[in-house]
Formats: sequence, C-alpha cells, structure tokens
Amino acid sequence: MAKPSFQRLGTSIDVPNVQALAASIANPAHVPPRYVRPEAKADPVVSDGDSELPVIDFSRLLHRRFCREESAKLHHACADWGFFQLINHGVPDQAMEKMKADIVEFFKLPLEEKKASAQLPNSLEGYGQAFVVSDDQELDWADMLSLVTRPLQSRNIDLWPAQPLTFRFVSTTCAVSYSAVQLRTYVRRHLLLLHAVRDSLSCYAMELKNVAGTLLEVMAKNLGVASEEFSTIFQDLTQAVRINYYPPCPRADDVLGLSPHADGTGLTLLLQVNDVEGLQIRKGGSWFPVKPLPGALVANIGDIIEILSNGVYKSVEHRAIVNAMDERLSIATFHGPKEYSMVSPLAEIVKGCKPKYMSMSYGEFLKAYFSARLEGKRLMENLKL
Ligand SMILES: O=C(O)CCC(=O)C(=O)O
Ligand SMILES: [Fe+2]
Repeated sequence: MAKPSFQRLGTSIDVPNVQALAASIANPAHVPPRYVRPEAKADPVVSDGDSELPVIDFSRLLHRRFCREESAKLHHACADWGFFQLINHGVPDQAMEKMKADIVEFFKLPLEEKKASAQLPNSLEGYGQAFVVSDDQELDWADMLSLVTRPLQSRNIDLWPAQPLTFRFVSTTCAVSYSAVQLRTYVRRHLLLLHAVRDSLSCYAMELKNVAGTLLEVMAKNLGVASEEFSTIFQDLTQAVRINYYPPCPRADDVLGLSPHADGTGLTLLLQVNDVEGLQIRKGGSWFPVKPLPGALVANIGDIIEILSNGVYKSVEHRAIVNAMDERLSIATFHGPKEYSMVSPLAEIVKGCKPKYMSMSYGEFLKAYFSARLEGKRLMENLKL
C-alpha cells in the first residue's frame, strides 16, 4: 500500500554506523576527525542549576482542586524554559519498562540484524542517521532508529524491529492498557495492523499520545486560544519516535551525540532509557544539564508551537553529549499536526500585533527542517518575518 508522502520528507547521506565504529576504536587518537567538534567545549556548562528545571505534576493538571495552580506553572515553564519534567503522567511503568528493555535488546543485536530495519533509500525512517547533507560535514556520535507511529496508516511496520519479538508483535503484558472499545475500533479499521496492536512500541506510543493530547489542551487554554482552533490543528496528531543510541567515546569531551537543535515538531516527550545523562539545554550563553527525575518524561516545546503561539512559548535549543565509558539511550516522541495543516501564528494570539513567523504547511516545514544539518534555531530564524 502506498504510504502518505509524510514519510518521504527528506534523506541523509550514508555515513558509518557509529556503534560499530566505537567498538572498533582502541585508541582515542583513532576517533575520525569528522567527529571532533571544537564547539562542543566552546560554551560553559552550568553545574548548579538542575533543581530549577520546572517540574509539572500531570495528575494535578487533571485534579479539580489543583489544576489552576498547576496550569499556571505549566504556562511559565513553556514561556520561560520551553522545557519541563513531567511527573505522575500516568503512563504505566510496564509500558515504559517494556519499551526500554526492548530498545536495549535491539541495540545489542549484531549490526546485520539491526540492519533489517535500515532506512530505505530516500527516506529518513528506520535505522540509520539523519541531517547529513554534505560529504565534508562534521558528524554526530550517535545512531538513530526513527519510526512513524501515527497516523496508524502511515506506520511502516516492515521497518519496526522484529527482534526482540515484543517490539513489534503482541505482548500480553500491555494488553491491559487497551480498552475493549479501543481494541474493537483498531480491529475494525485496521485489520492489517492487528498484529501491532499490543507490542511495546504501539503500547508506549498510544500512552504518550494521550499525555501529549492533554498537555496540548491545557496549553491551548493557557494561551487563551479557543480549544477547537488549536485542537483542529492537532486533531489526529502525527507522532514519530526517534530512538537515539550514543555509544561511549574515548574522546567524549570532543564529540557531540546530537548537534544543538530545536525540535521541528509541536511537543516532544523524551524518555531517558538508562541512567546515563547527556541532554543539555541552551540557557543564555551556557548549557544547562538535565537530570531526569526517576520515572519522569522530559517535555519540550517544538518549533510548531513556538510559531502557533507567535513566540509566547519557546522552542529551546538543546543538544546531547556522550559519555566516555557508558552507552546512552533516549527515546524522543514527537507530536505534530497533520502534514497538510497550515502552521501560522494563531489569530487569537496575534490580535492587533504583527505575526512573527511566515505561514506554511507542516509538510513544507518538515521538508525544510530535514534538508539541512542540525544547527541551533537557524530554520526558525529564517522563518521570522
Ligand atoms: O538524547 C537526548 O537526550 C536528546 C534527544 C533529542 O533532543 C532529539 O532526539 O531530538
Ligand atoms: Fe531534540
């Protein structure tokens, strides 16, 4: 079946597999020059600010008595930080742990087996890398597995790892997360996808979609936008996961796992898979290290919400560093509008003022986003009016 063009938004030049490269390097001097990034050490990393990153309690957002206070906190987190930690989000531990375990297993597979999920030519979906657009570009010290999870008909199940089995196939442990009605609807509408209903990725993706949907509703209220205007844009939202694998590097301080960037999406929910930290947020002229709270999701505003909110909410630049001894894994889940949705500052927010950003479809935005190397907020600067 032909897939919607959503999956053909760009491509990336083939580069070496970093996990295999890292395993073959015995001497720091053997790290290839394309990975050495003088800018990795250019700006200071602040060491004492971690307690400041806002923490939002999702259960309070839903609670009649506490929702006002917590919504106000959320508003400030989105406007001042563009990042927050989300606790008590209600995603069952089982769904998170199964997803984490399956990902760890996948990256332990021999390269040839992982390559069963390799990106196809002219696509960014699958196992590989992204944002490499020239042969002399410096490279990030990471491999990625990117998969579209919504809309359901856009799933490219053939690229979902078949090992470990539960990644893609039914796992009974997650069955409890689906109501009978949800299951019936899936079965009726997506008979062909039946085998994917209760695997760890579908299970995790569905839970995160629900969390993202609620956060977006509260944000719309906080921004004073009629819920329908905002929710029409995010109705049937698109969702993709990017699983980042950062192997240890003997020159950890000289390389970057993921170049400084802002997310080209509406809202990202990030789960750190193991205990190794590495996410850093741009705060003024410094990098602010994030220390995820146990069980928390790290949420951040993407470029699309910055545009819709005419800059009231910030999509903040961030990067990932790597560790000298240990591998690091993270799962970023991106929630965006439909491909054909027009994205422009919302009339209710702009009111009499000037819109700050050009308007374009989400598909056009993504094509521009994926056609260049990751480079801070360069695209957003180009879209400013
Ligand atoms: O690995 C991380 O902590 C950050 C990942 C990230 O920013 C991304 O995938 O967009
Ligand atoms: Fe990101």
